[in-house]
Amino acid sequence: MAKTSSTPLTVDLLWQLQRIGAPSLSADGAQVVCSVTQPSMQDNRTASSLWLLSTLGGEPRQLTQCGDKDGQPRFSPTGEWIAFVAKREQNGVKDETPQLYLIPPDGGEARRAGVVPTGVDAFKWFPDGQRLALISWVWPEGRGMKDQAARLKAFKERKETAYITDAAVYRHWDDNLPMGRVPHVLVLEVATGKVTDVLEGTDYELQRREPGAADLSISPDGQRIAFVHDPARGQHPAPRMALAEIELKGSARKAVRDLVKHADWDFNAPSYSPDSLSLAFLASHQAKKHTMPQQLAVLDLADKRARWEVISAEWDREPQAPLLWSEDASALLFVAEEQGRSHVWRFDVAHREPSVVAQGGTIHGFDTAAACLVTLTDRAAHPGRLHAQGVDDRGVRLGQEAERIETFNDKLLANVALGSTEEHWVTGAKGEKVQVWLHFPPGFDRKKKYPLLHTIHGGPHTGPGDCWHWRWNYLVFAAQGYVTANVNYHGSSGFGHAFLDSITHQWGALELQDMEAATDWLLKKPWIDRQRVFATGGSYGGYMVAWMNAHVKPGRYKAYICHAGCFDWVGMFADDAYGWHAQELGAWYWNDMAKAHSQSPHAFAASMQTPTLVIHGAKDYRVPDAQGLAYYNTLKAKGVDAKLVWFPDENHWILKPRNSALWYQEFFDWLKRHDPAATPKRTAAKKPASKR
Ligand SMILES: CSCC[C@H](NC=O)C(=O)N[C@@H](CC(C)C)C(=O)N[C@@H](Cc1ccccc1)C(=O)O
Repeated sequence: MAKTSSTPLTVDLLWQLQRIGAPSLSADGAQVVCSVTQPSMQDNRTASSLWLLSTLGGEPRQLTQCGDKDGQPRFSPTGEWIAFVAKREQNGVKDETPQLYLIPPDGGEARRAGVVPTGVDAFKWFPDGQRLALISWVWPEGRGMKDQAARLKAFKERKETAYITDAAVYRHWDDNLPMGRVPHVLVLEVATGKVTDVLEGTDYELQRREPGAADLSISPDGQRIAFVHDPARGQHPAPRMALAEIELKGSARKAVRDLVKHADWDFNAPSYSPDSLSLAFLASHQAKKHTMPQQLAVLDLADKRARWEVISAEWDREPQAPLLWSEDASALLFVAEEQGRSHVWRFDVAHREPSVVAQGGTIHGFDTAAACLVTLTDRAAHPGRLHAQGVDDRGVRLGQEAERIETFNDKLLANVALGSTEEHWVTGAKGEKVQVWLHFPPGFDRKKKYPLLHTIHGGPHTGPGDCWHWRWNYLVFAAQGYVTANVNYHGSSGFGHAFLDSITHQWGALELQDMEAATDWLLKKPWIDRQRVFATGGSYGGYMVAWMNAHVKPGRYKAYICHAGCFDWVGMFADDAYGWHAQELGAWYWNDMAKAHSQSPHAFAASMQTPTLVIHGAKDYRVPDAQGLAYYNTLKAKGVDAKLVWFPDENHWILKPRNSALWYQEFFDWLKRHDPAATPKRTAAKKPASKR
């Protein structure tokens, strides 16, 4: 008899699932290490530990106990160690900042690799496995680690709390960047724990927005480190990055020099080829258009004139960092989006030809070594899973099927009745095809009627499709009985540059036509209840629902939910990405206020009548919470039914387990409250005394 799946996918269950981090392969390709995060609704926290998995069929082994956040594990090239970043306690000393730890893969205790007073953000192994290059935010005038430690102590003990800066880049996401400090490259020796700042005394600094491991590459001979640096040193709001190289003598700096720097271009993700002949990187021609995709580029290291060239100009897709070379240096491997999915691609350098090596769903991480490729892939139907497959030294996929190498969430999901997912296309703005992903409730019956729920993605330049979302889980929404639609409107990524760029300087217009085309198409389906249509969205998706509230005839959508939405493009100038607005909107607001207002929902507030739930986090520096509060206040002042859910301790995303559960609860309650089929007809919200 067939097994019956009866448990629905609930928020509670979603928060029991384990979240797998990016994999790192051992040099022999036999083992994978990754972090696994276990949330606890009870303790209202998440904890991560490291797991070792075999690509040859052995049992998984937990390597560290659930620390606070054991993350970014990487095998050393010699296989002796796994390095990771954590805040732990060792010999009675508790880390105040994240430090580098080393653990032998075959068991034993983790040990602190050395002391980096200002903490470790990210790192890379040197090929000899004897040193690590790491990123830390240091005082640029500091000299040596002792001095850095003293400065940190003095800073922590100061009685004043003001954040003072004269930089243009000083905030990112939910962080005030470390005051007075800049990101540098440091070298740590495994044998001695000695740490050297190899940019000390220079005015080079790494890029300031979350500098990470993909910003560094170490040459095969271990004598050079290429890195992404900001020539404007934090003084430009939309800087164009350059690449530079540190020449080393042992662990000390010999020299630093610019590698690729061009006023018109933005560069990142350097990667030395295994034969040391070239440096691959990503290049975006910003002077041509700020939306220009990152393209693959190669610098000929033997060429004294530092000649570089773009090699993927003919390919209308955008490679993402990191770039990994195939063993024979014939190709680059990377992830790129493709129409609502993302794959690992191989780009043949000589033939300039892309091909898919590992197919998504959505691939969130991969690694390759010794004829093995390991991927972390999710789909709408399941969270991240790890697979291993064979590749040859050119990075070409070998015939056999990719093999799953873990089963972390299988037991929990075994009896869950998941809904189903379908990819569709409708004719949207400009008569062009627009992708719509539909997620159906479990047991969906085409003879019945269902409410329609739009979940509008952010960006605008993202393009989610067949993916598992922890914060906006499509199948959790569908399990509540909604047909859930995710429209990859004009402006979305993964459909080519023209499509992504089509909304530039006219935000709102084409996206709305696409949303409406999708709604029109869905309303013709016999299984959609025309009276029960809702639209929700986060960030740019929140902007879209505010825009819809002003531009769509009231009554078509019964209610909106606006999470972290942009409401007013002038007020948005307080965000951490303000240098980007003029490029997208077409003008600085002080030069053309009408242009800014023509794309700003607040300028059309007079037309807003549809009930709206407004959600915002106070630590959101990407879309400051004043945006949500202004939208909520506007609706209240107009007498439009509105509710505010404001989190004092969350950022652009709601990440704490209990807050997330509350977020989903408020979300569903709001939809039910405005669902004609779920509640008796509500009387309209009372208007304020004066007509506004
Ligand atoms: C040069 S700053 C890049 C802005 C970024 N756009 C990506 O396409 C972004 O943060 N967009 C916001 C809205 C914007 C402030 C108007 C947004 O919609 N964020 C989305 C998408 C996203 C996802 C992951 C990382 C960054 C953005 C969101 O947070 O869900």
